Amino acid sequence: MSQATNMTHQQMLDLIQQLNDYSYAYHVKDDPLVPDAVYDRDYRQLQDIEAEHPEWIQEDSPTQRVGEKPDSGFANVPHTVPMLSLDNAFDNESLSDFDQRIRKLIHAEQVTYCCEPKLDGLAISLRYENGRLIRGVTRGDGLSGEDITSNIKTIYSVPLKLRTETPPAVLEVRGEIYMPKEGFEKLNALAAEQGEKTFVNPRNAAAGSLRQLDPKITAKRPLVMCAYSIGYVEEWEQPESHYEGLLQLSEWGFRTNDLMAKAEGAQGCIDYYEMLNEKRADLSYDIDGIVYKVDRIALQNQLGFIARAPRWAIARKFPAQEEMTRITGVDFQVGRTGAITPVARLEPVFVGGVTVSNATLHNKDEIDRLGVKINDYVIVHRAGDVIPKVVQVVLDKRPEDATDVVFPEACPVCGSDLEQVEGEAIIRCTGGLVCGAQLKESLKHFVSRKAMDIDGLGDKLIEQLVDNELVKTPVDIFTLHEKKDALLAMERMGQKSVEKLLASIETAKSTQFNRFIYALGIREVGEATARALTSYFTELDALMAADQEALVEVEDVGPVVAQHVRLFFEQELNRDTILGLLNAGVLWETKQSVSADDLPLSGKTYVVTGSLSQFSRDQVKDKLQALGAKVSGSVSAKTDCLVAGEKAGSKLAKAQSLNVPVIDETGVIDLLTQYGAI
Ligand SMILES: NC(=O)c1ccc[n+]([C@@H]2O[C@H](COP(=O)([O-])OP(=O)(O)OC[C@H]3O[C@@H](n4cnc5c(N)ncnc54)[C@H](O)[C@@H]3O)[C@@H](O)[C@H]2O)c1
Ligand SMILES: [Zn+2]
Repeated sequence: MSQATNMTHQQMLDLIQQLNDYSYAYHVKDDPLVPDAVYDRDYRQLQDIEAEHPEWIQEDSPTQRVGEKPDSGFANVPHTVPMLSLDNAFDNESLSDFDQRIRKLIHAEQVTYCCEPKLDGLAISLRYENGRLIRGVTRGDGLSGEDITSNIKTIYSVPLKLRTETPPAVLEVRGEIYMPKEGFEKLNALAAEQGEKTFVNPRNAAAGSLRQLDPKITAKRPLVMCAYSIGYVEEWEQPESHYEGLLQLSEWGFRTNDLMAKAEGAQGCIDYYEMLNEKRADLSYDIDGIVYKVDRIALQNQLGFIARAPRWAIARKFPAQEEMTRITGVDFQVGRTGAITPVARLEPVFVGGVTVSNATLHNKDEIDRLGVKINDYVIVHRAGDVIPKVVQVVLDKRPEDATDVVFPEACPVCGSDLEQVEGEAIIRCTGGLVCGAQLKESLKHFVSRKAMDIDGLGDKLIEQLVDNELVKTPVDIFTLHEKKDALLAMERMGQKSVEKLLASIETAKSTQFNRFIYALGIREVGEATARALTSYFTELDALMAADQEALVEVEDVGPVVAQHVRLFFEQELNRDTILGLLNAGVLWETKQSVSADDLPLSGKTYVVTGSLSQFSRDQVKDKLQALGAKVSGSVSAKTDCLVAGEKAGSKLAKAQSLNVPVIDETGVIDLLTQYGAI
């Protein structure tokens, strides 16, 4: 592995210092400074220079030991058999080298290996005497570790007693304690919610949880223990192969990994790697590689150990899912619904198998929580096909020219004001009607059946019109008749379909006030709220001028919806567009402003369900409302009457159970006729 490193002695000493600092933060503080990939690279560099200059090897070099001595409040316990580290292979070539080395040493043509996923947690040794768990110890520095028995006992997959009548006198089981991905996400979500520090990855979360001085906290953490070898046994005949040893552990009640398998030679190992690499993203737990072990115990004993690792095993690492890089800037993207997402621009970095140059920062709260600044070094995480995200700032490496991330005050696409609802993390553009980023979505809504109801103007056509720049705002729809040639030039648009489209646009100009308000796509203003607003403010001017106080007077309009409405009408561009629509000929009949209390159905709440044959449900709702009724979407004890058409389902059942009067289509037509609404 060695290559010319051109490193001076002093540079090597600095590298050792650096690695020891990383190692201390990782092993003792459970709070790594840099991603493993960075540590591993520096570590290999040190190995290279030590190979070049064996006379320079220091006693405190990380290559000379396993981990760090713990510094916490747990008692220190020596291991009966040292808990070693593993040599690493980062490609097929070094794996083949490993296999060749083994074959040469034991003079064999082919070797059988036991392949196991390398679980990304932390190593533990469990001691059983006469079948009972008496102690659980962390790996520590390999020679001794921390006694964390009371914490271990809170983990359900750790047997407190072996499932056998004839246990070995003494058994030391080695395994990994890890946190499955789902539990990790939940734990982090909770921590973020409470404004606490989150864990960078499941490994850290597991380490932090396990070394809690209060076992009650450990008990609340979703930890799993998986056994991967027999470390030491007394008065028991060892099985002949490692694989059989795992089966024995499983029989005694330990969890073992169900993906472990035997493989023949280097090729078998490589095939297993390909198989597991495919599965990696879908596993419910993190793995950072594969451990290959010579399967026959007799051969293991013959091969023995070197420095800090067994000669008969090797860890083949997967490409790192976490890497360190620098943030060069932050872009603010506007989504289809107006949500503003900060995206970090990165110095390109190879992570999770691809080169990444952007990573999401989610929202403003996340920026604050991470405390990230431009020019900072950050840890980027990418697993499977998931969008890369920034998970941590490497504060230790913060440069002097780091500058704060400034969230924009206006939408970067359309310039409208931004809005953040209290209690929500998302910040949104309020220019729904005019914002280029939201244009396609808002147009689709604008023309939909319950809004402006423009027949023949489907989603596909909207996309085409926007892509061809024929429509840039909703107003442009009503001037399409001036662009007939351009329409005809579009794909799948013949003379006939263009004529038809223009006709239905013309028809749609005559609309209703509530449909118009609904069509504007104001946040959280659905059909029912649009109706409520327009029957309260019967004039557009009045609605546009209404302040918060006036708006909350409207039935079912709370402070949040009122804020959305007010902010929407405050935007100059939105106001211009509304004016443009009116100038283009959009109109509706203004209803006589009568005091709502004077109408025949005032104070009554109706629900309409099922299918009607003579009128659409919307038409019936309109007419009921015109008579002063409130139309609600769901049946409750407060409902005065349910209009049930054919095939009415759960609403009918509910009305019957609550003794709410029910009328059918004929009944509602009679009612509407009686009050002159038909
Ligand atoms: N980010 C940092 O700053 C930093 C600092 C120090 C160390 N590290 C990381 O720590 C690791 C170094 O630790 P190491 O030297 O113990 O090597 P290792 O973690 O790569 O391999 C040994 C460990 O593998 C685990 N393991 C999982 N499944 C296993 C199985 N089936 N059989 C046997 N062991 C299994 C055990 O916990 C064992 O102790 C590296 O991944 C390194 O990147 C990171
Ligand atoms: Zn915008």
